[in-house]
Amino acid sequence: MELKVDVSPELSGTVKAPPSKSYTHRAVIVAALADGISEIRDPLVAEDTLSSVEACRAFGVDIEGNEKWSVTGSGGELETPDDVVYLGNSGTTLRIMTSVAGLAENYTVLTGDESLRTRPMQPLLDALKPLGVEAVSSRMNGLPPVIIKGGFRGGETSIEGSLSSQFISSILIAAPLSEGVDLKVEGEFISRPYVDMTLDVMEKFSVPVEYSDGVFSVEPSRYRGRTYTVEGDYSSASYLAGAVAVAGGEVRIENLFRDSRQGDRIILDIISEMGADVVVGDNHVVVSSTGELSGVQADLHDAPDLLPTVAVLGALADGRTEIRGVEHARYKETDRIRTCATELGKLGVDVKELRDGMVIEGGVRGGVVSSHGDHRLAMAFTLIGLREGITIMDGEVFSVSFPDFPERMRSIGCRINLPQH
Ligand SMILES: O=C(O)C1=C[C@@H](OP(=O)(O)O)[C@@H](O)[C@H](O)C1
Ligand SMILES: C=C(OP(=O)(O)O)C(=O)O
Repeated sequence: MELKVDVSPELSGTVKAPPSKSYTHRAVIVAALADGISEIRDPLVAEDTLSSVEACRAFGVDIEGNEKWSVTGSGGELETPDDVVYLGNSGTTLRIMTSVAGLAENYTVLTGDESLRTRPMQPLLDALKPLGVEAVSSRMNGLPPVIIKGGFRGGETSIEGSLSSQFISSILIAAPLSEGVDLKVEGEFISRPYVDMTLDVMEKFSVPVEYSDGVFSVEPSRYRGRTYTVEGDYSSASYLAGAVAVAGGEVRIENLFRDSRQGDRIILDIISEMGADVVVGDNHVVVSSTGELSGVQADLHDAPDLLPTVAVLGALADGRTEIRGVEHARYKETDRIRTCATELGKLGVDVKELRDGMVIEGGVRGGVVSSHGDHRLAMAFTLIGLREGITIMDGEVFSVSFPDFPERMRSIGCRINLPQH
């Protein structure tokens, strides 16, 4: 299905940010490892998070409900899945469940869609070995499918921090159910806010994590089940806030918390620097704009998922936008530096690819682009449509992380087509 967006008038109204994908993953997986029953309130119900639900069920965990999830914790007693576990498009599920699989007996096979089977895994597989987990890439190329043999006893290990923070989150989440782990992060530590979110959820489920001199330390401990409410998603909100910045008007976005640990909350600083007005409340923001934006310099090393949004905003701004520090955006659903540059080029944008980012001269026309099957490209490129009109082929992939994206965009005045159910 294609997404079509026509030139839209100034936006207005109130819209709720969907629940955080990253927090939903963490809450349901930690609850699955906990003692007792947990209730996950306002979880994100999307393809990626349902991959985490199904993965936990594959290990014998009972999870019930739709709008809220009741999770009967395993206490770490996990069954060996009776089949290969398919994780769809979810890199977060793949990484975190690789260490969780080490807590089960026997062998687990994790796989996913064509995109997921390009996501690098070898640093995590190597880091698990000293902890007692034998894990291999089935094609011996460092990519999924991966095969994990239980035996996560714990100990000391180290991991390269420059490729993905999910490797760190993965080992930390499983660590309390072992004899304890000391995990040293080597080199540049990118996407660090996601590890902060991991520690946040672990602590909310009663497991403390110490950090000192680049080493995370987790003692043997038990997660305790609880009621947990998922906060709003700043990555998804970047499309809502960006739409106002581009089309002009004023919109109140609810369910965004001032004290959030999400790294993608910097989208508010970026659009403000570009010329929008942002007023931050305790649990909402109000974005207003004339629609006139100026180029900006953005270091996205801690917020890689903002690359498509900021790249598109740069194309719609006056002057130059320079995005740096985000080479790891090349290892997502697509090589987002390459795919964003390619599609912006199709719309006449002067864009220069860099190893770790891109330089964009403002100026863009409407036209037809491809999402490359990447949900964040599909959603980010709709912002061009608000000003110039656009057709996004394979646009339905927004359902990976934001199933009612068209409806929420339409509710504030975006002239976006609704999927034909
Ligand atoms: O841990 C998480 O929830 C995520 C971590 C980030 O990946 P990297 O740590 O690989 O940058 C981000 O791109 C992804 O959307 C979600
Ligand atoms: C890369 C992303 O998620 P994941 O790593 O879970 O596939 C994303 O949501 O942009």
